[in-house]
Amino acid sequence: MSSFLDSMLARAKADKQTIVLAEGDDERTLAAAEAILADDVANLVILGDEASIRASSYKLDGAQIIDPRTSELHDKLAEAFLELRRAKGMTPEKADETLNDVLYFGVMMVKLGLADGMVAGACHATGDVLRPSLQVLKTAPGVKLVSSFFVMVVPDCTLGHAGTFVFSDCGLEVQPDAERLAHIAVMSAKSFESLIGAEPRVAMLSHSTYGSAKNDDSAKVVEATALAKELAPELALDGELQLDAAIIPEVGAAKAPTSPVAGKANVLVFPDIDAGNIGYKLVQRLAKAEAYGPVTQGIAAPVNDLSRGCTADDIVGVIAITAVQAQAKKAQEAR
Ligand SMILES: CC(C)(COP(=O)(O)OP(=O)(O)OC[C@H]1O[C@@H](n2cnc3c(N)ncnc32)[C@H](O)[C@@H]1OP(=O)(O)O)[C@@H](O)C(=O)NCCC(=O)NCCS
Ligand SMILES: CC(=O)OP(=O)(O)O
Repeated sequence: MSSFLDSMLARAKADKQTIVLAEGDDERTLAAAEAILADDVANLVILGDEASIRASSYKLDGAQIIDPRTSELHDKLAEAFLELRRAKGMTPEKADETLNDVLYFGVMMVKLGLADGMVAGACHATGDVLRPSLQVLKTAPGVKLVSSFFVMVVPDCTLGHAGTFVFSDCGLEVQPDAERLAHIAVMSAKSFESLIGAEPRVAMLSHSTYGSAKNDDSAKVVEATALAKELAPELALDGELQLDAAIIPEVGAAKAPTSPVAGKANVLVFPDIDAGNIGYKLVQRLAKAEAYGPVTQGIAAPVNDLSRGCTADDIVGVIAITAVQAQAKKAQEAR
């Protein structure tokens, strides 16, 4: 187990949160639930067909198992959902039907304070997982844009933060313009600090370093870098940088000798979702990195996604991260 995962599990256990696992019909989710319950990491609500979940071979003692179609909570959640979405054309009939969906049911549990966060995505596509939370929970106070990141833990690696990186946005914002990319960078630095507990060093990635190529794509990253510096002048953030200049000290020194970040970046901001999604999967599959996410940043309460290619261990990690984000939200609200 990586020290990152160890740390997430220990932090989650220290103040147990209630997390909804919306995909109780998925084997890996049930295996992860068993591990979380055995280690006393979080309280769990598991959604799905109650009879088949109870008939599974996994030990799920202590978890609440709820079938949205038959739950006594169904009508209450549907009414609250109708009120939230009435102005968007929601009708009582559609709300009633929508709350049969495990993803909407789970998000509404979080909205009404019946749970602290939700994890899904092992068998649903990202858009389907995140749309309900964006519609219902909305952005956190003071936040303009929800985006997502992966925590990548690369084995036997001294780069980044001893092999640990935040990669963003690999999952949500499809073609961010310069302004959105700047927000993603600043939010990702905060996420790095809060989860990894070290100083973020943010690289705005491109196919160009300090003007080595000049075109619309590199210009977008140059503009995003300037905007991010305006938004958070205290941050160690720089761009535009190629990947090698961002993380390899000798290359950084050669290509961007004056950069405060080159050669030692630990937060990698990709210019769009193609680069980010392909990039994280390359590192996960070829370097055998642990990949936790897509974790969201900026939603009013934590709802996190998974890749459909995830393992039960990946789900354990994302559940622990969700619990840590829920703790942070409560701490923020108490201030
Ligand atoms: C997440 C995603 C589904 C949202 O977009 P969408 O389905 O087109 O939905 P809409 O644009 O109708 O937005 C739905 C709601 O979310 C809100 N929203 C969308 N993106 C948002 C963002 N980045 N931050 C905050 N709110 C957002 C909208 O304002 C809207 O709210 P409303 O319904 O109350 O008006 C879309 O960005 C997406 O598909 N992203 C890529 C996911 C993906 O395929 N990833 C690859 C694999 S990881
Ligand atoms: C994050 C991601 O790429 O998700 P999926 O593999 O489910 O498309």
